[in-house]
Amino acid sequence: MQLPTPQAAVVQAASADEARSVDALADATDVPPETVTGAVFELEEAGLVDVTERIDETITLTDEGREYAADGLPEMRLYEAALAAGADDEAVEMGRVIGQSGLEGPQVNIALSNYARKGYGAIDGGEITADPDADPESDAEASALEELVDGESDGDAETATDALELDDDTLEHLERRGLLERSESTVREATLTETGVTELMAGIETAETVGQVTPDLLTSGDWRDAEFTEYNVEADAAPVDGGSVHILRQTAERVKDTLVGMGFQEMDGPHADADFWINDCLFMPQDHPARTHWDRFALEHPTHIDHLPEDLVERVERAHREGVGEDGEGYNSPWDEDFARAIALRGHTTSLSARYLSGHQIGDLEPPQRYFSVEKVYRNDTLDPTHLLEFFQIEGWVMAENLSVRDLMGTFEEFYAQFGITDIEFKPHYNPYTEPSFELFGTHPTTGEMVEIGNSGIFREEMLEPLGVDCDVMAWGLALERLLMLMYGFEDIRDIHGTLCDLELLRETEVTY
Ligand SMILES: N[C@@H](Cc1ccccc1)C(=O)O
Repeated sequence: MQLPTPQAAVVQAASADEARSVDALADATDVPPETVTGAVFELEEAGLVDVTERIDETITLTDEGREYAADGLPEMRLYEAALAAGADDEAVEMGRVIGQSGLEGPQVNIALSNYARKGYGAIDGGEITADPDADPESDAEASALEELVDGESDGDAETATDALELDDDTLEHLERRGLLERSESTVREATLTETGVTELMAGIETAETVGQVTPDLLTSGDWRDAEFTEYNVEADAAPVDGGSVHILRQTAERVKDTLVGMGFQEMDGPHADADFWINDCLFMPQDHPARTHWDRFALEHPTHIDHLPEDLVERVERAHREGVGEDGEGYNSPWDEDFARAIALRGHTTSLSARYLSGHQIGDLEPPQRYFSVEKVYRNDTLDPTHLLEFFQIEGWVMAENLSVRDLMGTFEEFYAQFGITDIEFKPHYNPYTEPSFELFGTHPTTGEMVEIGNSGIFREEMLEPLGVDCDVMAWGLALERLLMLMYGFEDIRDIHGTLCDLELLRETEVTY
């Protein structure tokens, strides 16, 4: 019998007494597993082998899981420290027990959140008690980790679930804690049929089949006599992760489209700018805490901007010193042009709004006008699940006669509704440049917590008059990353940015319009 090369190799490697898996056959024949799968199906069709399928679950420990298997689960370490401190006798101050446990950073929270759940004791009002009857020896999660590590030291980084006697509940807890990963795969096994054995005895010859049409085949005309390999669309193949646009970038584009659809035009301007545009034009006093080196990233080269419009500098200075209007009051604090000329990375894109409103960027603007930008801003914040050193701000403003807070709120409701967010809440706030001012909040879809998503208000006279604007301007700065959190439900901004990002989330999140 004649068979294509891979099929011939598989028949020869298969056995009539023992089912052999695709992987085993691939090892034995040196043919890639996906080709073996194809060959196995074709042989099944020809009646030479029987194929069985089963789903295998495998478990892999994560680095964190391996660490706890070695050092003990954080809650057990907390329990031991609590016992040592006498917490089985009377409640002990928690800080002391944590200090003695040697737990650090996120492990402290992990320990606290599992301690009571597992009955090691109670935590109340900053004090901890330990249940003297709790038995760390019988901690199912700890024994499961140990068993998994033992499985690994037998030489395999993965452990087939059925090789272990672990209950599903425990595995689920460990999975939820990110200490192990479970994955399923289909295992196909082939056994030679009687026909297979007969054909094998009679002798198998290999028939050359052509897997790919080449220019040579076409020009020579050999394609006419060639036997082509059949496609097998059911064969397992290695997953291919194609490149794709980052969900943050995709959402930025979507926000821009949405705002353009609402009649806005896009602003553009420098990332590193004079403090004059970032702060002074916004009636931010020069001694405002946000203007110290604690909060801003100053530029070393060049340190100062060359050109500021003289007449505008004069008007802004006057507003800072004396205020605006008859009852106006300024800050009565020093105002220094050199300080205003210093360059920093912008902490908000309201610097662009100042440039555009002043007429300096694209000339004087007559109402009505609507402008926006979706651009990076930079702040010297402490990194945490909702803060990074840089993020995208959705800046926007509307210039018109007689604007009110209703216009502002209505605009947000219209904007966020296009992203499926319909429960925006407003909280009174303070900005030196807006009056009234409002912070915006949305509800996180999985934790249910309120998340701050933006800041807004109506620009005050002290800002607008020096810029030469004599009608109303309502404005806002919204965080693109926070919008993303509400849309996709991730809880840590670092899942989508930077070295800790969650590749799976980035690959699999579908952005829909
Ligand atoms: N600049 C503000 C946002 C804002 C812009 C315009 C008006 C009001 C608020 C911020 O970064 O938080």
